[in-house]
Amino acid sequence: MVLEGAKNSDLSQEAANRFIVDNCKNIYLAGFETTAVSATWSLMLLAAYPEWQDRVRSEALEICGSHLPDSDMLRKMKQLNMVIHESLRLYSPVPVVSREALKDMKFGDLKVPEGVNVWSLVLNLHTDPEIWGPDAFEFNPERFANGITGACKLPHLYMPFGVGPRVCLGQNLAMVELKILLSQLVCNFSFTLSPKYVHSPAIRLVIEPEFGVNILVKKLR
Ligand code: HEM
Repeated sequence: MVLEGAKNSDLSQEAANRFIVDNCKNIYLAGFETTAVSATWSLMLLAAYPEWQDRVRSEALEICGSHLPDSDMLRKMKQLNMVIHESLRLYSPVPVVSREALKDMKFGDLKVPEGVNVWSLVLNLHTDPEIWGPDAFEFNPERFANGITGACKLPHLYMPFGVGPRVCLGQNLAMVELKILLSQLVCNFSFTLSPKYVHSPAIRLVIEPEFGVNILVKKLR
């Protein structure tokens, strides 16, 4: 599709090459790496918090039985939804959302000149005790029991998928992928953190575990 798009365009050879490379980067980073690293952090948290792993497993087994989940089943997985949201809050794969001012702007007393990039530090917004309460740095999926609005004072500041007209195009797909993967894993295996695991979130293009996540896996059925 990308190649066809480039071929059927009026772009110069150089611009067409850039178009192809940019799209490949976009698909790899936006569509793959973000979801993969979210799955990794969610698994780490489920392994570290066995009571939540049990809750998610019981829910998935009750809803799916021995079937693969369909869209109705995925919608009913509330505990898993809460765990994924809490994981995206604490380990938001994209640490910064930025916007460039295309003209001089004014927000209250704050002047933003044309050309300036404004960075929203997602991690800081997601862990500010004034917004999330005194347990802001703790893993507590229960805070999402009544959705995002029930979880914090200013719901628009929860932005793992960005915000506004350029919000993540793949957010629903990502949630579906994460729910299918995690529900199937917990139904079939149990997880504990290996003593070899070293907790070291590293801020790179996405927030990733610097030394990987070592997990001990036991087959359940
Ligand atoms: C957990 C997984 C994901 C996370 C955390 C994530 C996060 C983000 C963030 C923060 C942005 C920037 C939004 C903004 O600037 O306001 C974004 C944009 C984007 N994402 Fe995702 N994303 C995920 C999965 C996906 C998937 C699976 C796809 C496609 C299959 C995708 C496609 C895109 C695209 C195309 C954009 C650019 C949208 C635009 O500029 O109009 N993302 N994503």
